[in-house]
Amino acid sequence: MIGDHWGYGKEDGPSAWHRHYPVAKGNRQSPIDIIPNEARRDSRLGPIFLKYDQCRSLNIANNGHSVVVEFDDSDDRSVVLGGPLDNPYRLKQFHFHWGGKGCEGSEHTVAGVGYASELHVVHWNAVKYKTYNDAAAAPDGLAVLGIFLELGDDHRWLHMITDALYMVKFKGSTTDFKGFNPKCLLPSSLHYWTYLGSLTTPPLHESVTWIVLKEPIVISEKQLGMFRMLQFNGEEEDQRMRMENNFRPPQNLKERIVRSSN
Ligand SMILES: NS(=O)(=O)c1ccc(C(=O)N2CCc3cc(O)c(O)cc3[C@@H]2c2ccccc2)cc1
Ligand SMILES: [Zn+2]
Repeated sequence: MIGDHWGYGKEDGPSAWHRHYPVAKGNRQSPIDIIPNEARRDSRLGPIFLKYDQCRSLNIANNGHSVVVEFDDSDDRSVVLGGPLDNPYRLKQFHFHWGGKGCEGSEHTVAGVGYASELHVVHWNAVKYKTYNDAAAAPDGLAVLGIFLELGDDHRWLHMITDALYMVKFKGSTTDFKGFNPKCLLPSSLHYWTYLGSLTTPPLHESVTWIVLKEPIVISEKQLGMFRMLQFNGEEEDQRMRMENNFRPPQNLKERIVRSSN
């Protein structure tokens, strides 16, 4: 948003967000720590389907919080459906959260353990809401697919994104990014945990049905290191701040349960 006054530093980071965004202390905040053997297996939970074959990526941008790839969401050409969702949700964007060198950087954790990074694929309920912004503020407005990234070998397709990062080094920069299909970033299994939560950045709207995949994808330390050449600051700002540790820590589960696909 224009003039965002929040970040991930000591003064403006997650522990301070509640001052401008009181919902930060709400009853369905994200991320959370997922405890697998406390998740409820639910036979009513079917598989999710990702219909991305007709997706049209538009651009890649640095919004001062993460690097975001946006998609043409003017029709239902690419949607997620099934699982906990009552209707199709339209693909809008994907972005990442990551740590500093050798540190964890995912937002969700699994039995207290974090991953190096986490990919969020954001979809919105265009059946019920007219615009993304309306959906992003509604309790059943968004469906975000969370995919863990763990360190290992090079990811064979991630170079298509890391090769473009030098073009969006500074906050507010954006560049064309056509022909990218996020299907190439999915793990082999679509087994998932699901729960009702929120945006993990301000405005922290409690509008997200989270679908977190159990199987991580693998990227190399070299590839992850390229995300860290991005900067939180704009080109004209003299204070240079490397973009890293842009993750919110796990929040209180409160009265929620996490369900597990079969
Ligand atoms: N991590 S996450 O929960 O998957 C998530 C999802 C959506 C959004 C999102 O689309 N936002 C919130 C932050 C933001 C920051 C900007 O600079 C911006 O231009 C847009 C957004 C949007 C947004 C802003 C206001 C209302 C709804 C969404 C952010 C994070
Ligand atoms: Zn995110």
